[in-house]
Amino acid sequence: MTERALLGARLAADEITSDPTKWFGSVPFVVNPIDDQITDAEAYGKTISAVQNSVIDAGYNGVLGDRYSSATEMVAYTLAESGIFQCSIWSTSPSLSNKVQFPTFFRLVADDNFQALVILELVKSQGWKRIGALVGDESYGQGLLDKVRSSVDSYGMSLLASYTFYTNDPEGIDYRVSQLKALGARIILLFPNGEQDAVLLFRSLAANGMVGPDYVYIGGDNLLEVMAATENAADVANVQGLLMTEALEYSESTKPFEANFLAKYGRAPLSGAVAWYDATYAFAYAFQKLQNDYGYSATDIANNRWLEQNLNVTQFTNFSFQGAMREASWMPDGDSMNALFHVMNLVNGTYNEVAIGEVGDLTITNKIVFASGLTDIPSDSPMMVDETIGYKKPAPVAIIALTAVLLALITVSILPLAVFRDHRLLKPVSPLFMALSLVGMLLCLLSIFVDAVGIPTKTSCNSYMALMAVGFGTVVGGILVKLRRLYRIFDNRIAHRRASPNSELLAESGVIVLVEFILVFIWAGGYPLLPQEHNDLVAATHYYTCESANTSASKGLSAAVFVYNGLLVLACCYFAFATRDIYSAYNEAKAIGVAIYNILFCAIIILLTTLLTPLSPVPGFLIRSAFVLVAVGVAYAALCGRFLYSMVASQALSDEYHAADGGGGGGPVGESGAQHGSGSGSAHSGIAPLTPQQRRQSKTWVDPKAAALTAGYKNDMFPIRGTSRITATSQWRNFHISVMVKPSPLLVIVSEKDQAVGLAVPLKQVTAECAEQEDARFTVRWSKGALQVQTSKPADAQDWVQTIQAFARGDTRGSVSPAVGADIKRSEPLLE
Ligand SMILES: NCCCC(=O)O
Repeated sequence: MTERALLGARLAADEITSDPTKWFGSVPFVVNPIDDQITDAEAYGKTISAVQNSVIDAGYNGVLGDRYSSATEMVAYTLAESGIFQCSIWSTSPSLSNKVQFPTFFRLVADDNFQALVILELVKSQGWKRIGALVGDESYGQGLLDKVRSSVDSYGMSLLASYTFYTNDPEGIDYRVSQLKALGARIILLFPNGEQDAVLLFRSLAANGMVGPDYVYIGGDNLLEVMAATENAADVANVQGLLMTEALEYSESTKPFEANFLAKYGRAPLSGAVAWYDATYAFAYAFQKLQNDYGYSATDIANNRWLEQNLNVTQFTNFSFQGAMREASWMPDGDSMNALFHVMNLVNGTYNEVAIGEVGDLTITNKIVFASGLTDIPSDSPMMVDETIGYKKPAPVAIIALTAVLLALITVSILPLAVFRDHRLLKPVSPLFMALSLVGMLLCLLSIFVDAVGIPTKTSCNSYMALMAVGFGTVVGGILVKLRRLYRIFDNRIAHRRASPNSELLAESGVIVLVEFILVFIWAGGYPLLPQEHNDLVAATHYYTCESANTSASKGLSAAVFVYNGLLVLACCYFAFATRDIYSAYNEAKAIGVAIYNILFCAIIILLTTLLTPLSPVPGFLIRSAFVLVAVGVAYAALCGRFLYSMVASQALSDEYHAADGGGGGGPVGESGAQHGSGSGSAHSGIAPLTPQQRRQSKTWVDPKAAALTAGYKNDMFPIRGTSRITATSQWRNFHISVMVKPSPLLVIVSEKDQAVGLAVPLKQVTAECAEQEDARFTVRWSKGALQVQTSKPADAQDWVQTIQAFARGDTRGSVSPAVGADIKRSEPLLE
C-alpha cells in the first residue's frame, strides 16, 4: 500500500474509531499496510503466500488494494476461498469483473471499459479518426485495448494497428514503435503496464523520432504514476502535450476531506488518497450492514464470524453511502456505479484538466495544449509533402529550360552538318557521325522532359527508359566506332591497312544501337514499367516511381542495360586512352577522349546517386538531369560544336577577305595556313570547293597534279612519325611533305603547326618503299633518319613512292599512275 493510500485510509479509520457510538463501540477500526511482495511478475507467488499468511491467517476482515490489476487479480484469486472481501480504487481491468474468478472483489472505480470509451470520446472531440495503440502485455492495457478495438467502429474511427510490447524486450519495443510510425499513426494510445515499461516506451518513441508537434499521445490513468515520479522527468519531458484520463476524485465536494487531511497530515492529499478514504468507509458501512442484517456484534465482525454467511459480492455491497468523493454504490458484480472521469493535459511539467464527464457526456473544459505548445489540433495523418516532379516547380523548371536551350542548339546544329557536309573543316571529322551523335544527344535530352512528368504513365515510364537507353547507346556507340576507326588507322598495325568506309562504320553503330533496341523492346514489351504511387508515411512524402510488376525481370533487364552500356563506355575509354597521342589538325582523338571521360564521370555520379543514396524524387531528378546536361553539353562541344564554330568563324574571315579584295578571285589559305589534303599544293578556301567535273568544265582549269608532275613537283599533308630532328618517334603529327626535281631533287618536310620547323633531304640519299602492296603507309629513309608517312589509301602511298623514286632519277613523268593520270582527285582527308 502506498503512502497516499495509507494516509487516506488511516484518516477514515481514525475517524471511525473516534466515533464509537456511530460505528463499532470499543472495537477499534484499524488499517495496516502489508507488503504485497510485488517487484515484478515473477513475484506473484510471494504475493499469494503474503495474502495467505499475513491476511487470511492473520484474521484480517477485509483488504484494501491492490494497485495494478495484475497484482489485484492474484490477491483476489487467493482471497476467493476465504470469503474475505477486497476493495480497490485503482485496479480497473475489466477482467476483475469476473465474479467466478474473483468472487470477493469489488471496487470504487469504474472499470476500463468506461475509461476506453472516454478516451475514444476525447479522440472524437478533436476530430481525429485514425489512431494507433502501444499496449503493455498485462491485464490493464489488454483490457483497455479490447474495449477500444471493439468500439472504434461505432465512433467512426479506425485503429491503424495496435502493438503489444514486453518490458523485458526493449528491442521489440523499438520494432513495434517503428512499425506504428511506418503506418503513419499520429494519434497514439499508450497503455503500458506501469512505470518501468512506460519509461522504456517514452525513450523508444524519442529514439524513433516520434515525439514533437506531429504526435499526440493519450494514456490511461496509470500513466499518472509515471508522470509523478521525478526520476522520469527527462523522459516525460519528451511527451509534452500528453493527454491522460483519470477517474475523477477531487472536486468541490471533496473540499471538507482535503481540509481534514491537511489538518491531520500538514499537507494536501495526493491523487488516490480520497478514494482510499472512501474505500475504507465502504468496509465500515458493509460491516455495519452485517451487524444490522445478521445481528453480529462488532467483536463478531472483528473475529470474522460473519464469513459463515458465505456472502457474495452483490450481498456484501448491497448498500450505498455518501462518500467524500460522491455517493458510493455498486453494481451487482461489485463494480462502481460511478464512472466519472477527467482528462489531464501535460504542459511544461504540470497537469491541467481539459475535459470532464463520463461516457456519452464528456465536456471539453479547456483547450488542449499540444506538443507544439499551441492549441492548434494536429492532424491524425502525416501531412504528405508533394514530392512529384512536374513542370511547375522552380528547380525542375530551371532544368527543363536548360534542356530546351541545349535541345534547340543541337537541333539547329544538324542542318549545317547536312548542308556543309563537304566543307573542309567538317568533312575530315565525319559529319555523318557528328549527326549520329547529335541524334543520340537529342534522345537523352528528350528523356529529361519525360522524366520530369508530374504523374507518370505507362507510356512515360517506358519512354524514359527507351529514350535514355537508345540515346546513350547512340552517342557512346558512335564514339566507340569513331575511336576504333582512329585506332585502326593509326595504332593497330594489322588493321591500319584499310580505313573503314562510312557504310561499314554506320553498320557498326547500327549494331550497337540495335542491341539497345532489343533490350528496350524486351523490357517494355515483356515487363513494362508501370507508374507506382507512393505515400511514404514515415517520411510523409507523396511521389511516383516507375516499376515493373515483375521486379526480378525488371532488375535483370536494368542490370543488362547498365552492363551493356558500361562495357561500351569502358571500350570507349580504352580506345580513347590508346589513341590519346594521335595528332591531328583538330586534336580529334583528344576531344573525343574528353567527351567519353566526361560521360563516364557523369554516368558514375548518376549511378551512385540513384543506387546508393536514398534521394527523394525531386533532388534525384535534379542530380540525374544536371549530369545528363553536363554530359551532353560537353559531348556536343567536343564532338560537334567546336567544328561548327570554326566553320562559321572561317566563313566570316573569308567574307571579310572577299569584301576587302573587292570580291576578286583567290582567298586566304585555309585554317592554320594549310590545306587539308589538297593533292597539288593549291590551297582551297571557302565552303564548297569545286567538284572534279566542275573543274574540268572550267576553261581555265588545269589538272593540278598532272601539272605538278610535269613541273617536277608534288606535295601533300600527311601524318608523319619517325626518327628525325623534327618528328616524334611514335606520335603522329601533320607535316607538309614535298618532293621536287628543281632546283635539285629534294624531299622537304615542313611542320603544319610551325612552318619554321622543317628539313630538306637530297632525294639521291632517300629510299622510299611501301612495306606491302595493301599498305597505306610508306617509309622514307636516308642516312640520318627514317620516317613513316600515313596516307589515306594504298594507291596514294604507292604513288608517292614511285614519285620519289622517279624524281630521284630526275624523271618527272615516271610517277604518273594510271589512276592519277585519268582523274586526279582531291585527296581524301587524313583522318577520315
Ligand atoms: N487504473 C490504473 C491502474 C492500472 C491497473 O489497473 O493495473
